[in-house]
Amino acid sequence: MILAGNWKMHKTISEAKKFVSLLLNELHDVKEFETVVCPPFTALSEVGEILSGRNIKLGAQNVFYEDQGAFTGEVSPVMLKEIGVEYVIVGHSERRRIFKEDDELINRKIRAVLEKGMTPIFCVGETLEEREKGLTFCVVEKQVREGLYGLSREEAQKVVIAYEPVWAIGTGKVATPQQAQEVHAFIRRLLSEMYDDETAETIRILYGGSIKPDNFLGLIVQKDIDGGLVGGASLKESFVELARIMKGVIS
Ligand SMILES: O=C[C@H](O)COP(=O)(O)O
Repeated sequence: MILAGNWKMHKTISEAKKFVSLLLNELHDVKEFETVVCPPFTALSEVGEILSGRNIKLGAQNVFYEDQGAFTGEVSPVMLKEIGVEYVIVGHSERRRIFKEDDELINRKIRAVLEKGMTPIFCVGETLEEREKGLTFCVVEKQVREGLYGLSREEAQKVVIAYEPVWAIGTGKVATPQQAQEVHAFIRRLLSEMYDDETAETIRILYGGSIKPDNFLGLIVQKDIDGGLVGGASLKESFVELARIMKGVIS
């Protein structure tokens, strides 16, 4: 199980350092699952130093696929690896929508992250319009197939998938546990078809979208939900509450 916090474009370096110290203090006893925080790029290195050797892992929110070169404004997998990044969010719906990232680009990023021995948190999910047109499975299938295109079963097993219905992100409109479980089970079946049952069982599938302490339990007890990718509620002490809820479910 994984509990990952995506801080998005929040927290200055000093705010990030202060908050991560609080998290380490509150969550020093959490060993049953992986806890990850993904600060903005400016704070990554300093937060990484504080987390070094501790039980909270460092994640980045984005990456480019080349190691170096004339790519103004981009950050490479080598640069992330050097500062201790272990997880990289790839294909978040905000990047797909605002920065026009497509499935092919996302696939290249996933490969680059794996090549450097880091774990991609690969996001998929449908918009409200697509859900209302009955296209959820079709959209998610395309994203999964194209995102994982060309990956061997061994590589695919290292990927973490995050199902984030776009209509639930930052809206306060969480998917019901049944809605989320239905799509997670669909992804699991798809992975089994693309690879095999063992690979489908090994790949962890997180839910993301308006997770809060009062709706988290119902989601993570679902058979195919292996944790959460949390936005807003990861910026404050509610992240500690989410970790406690997850600990309670596992132990
Ligand atoms: O990456 C996190 C997701 O976009 C969820 O964000 P949220 O928890 O603020 O809805």
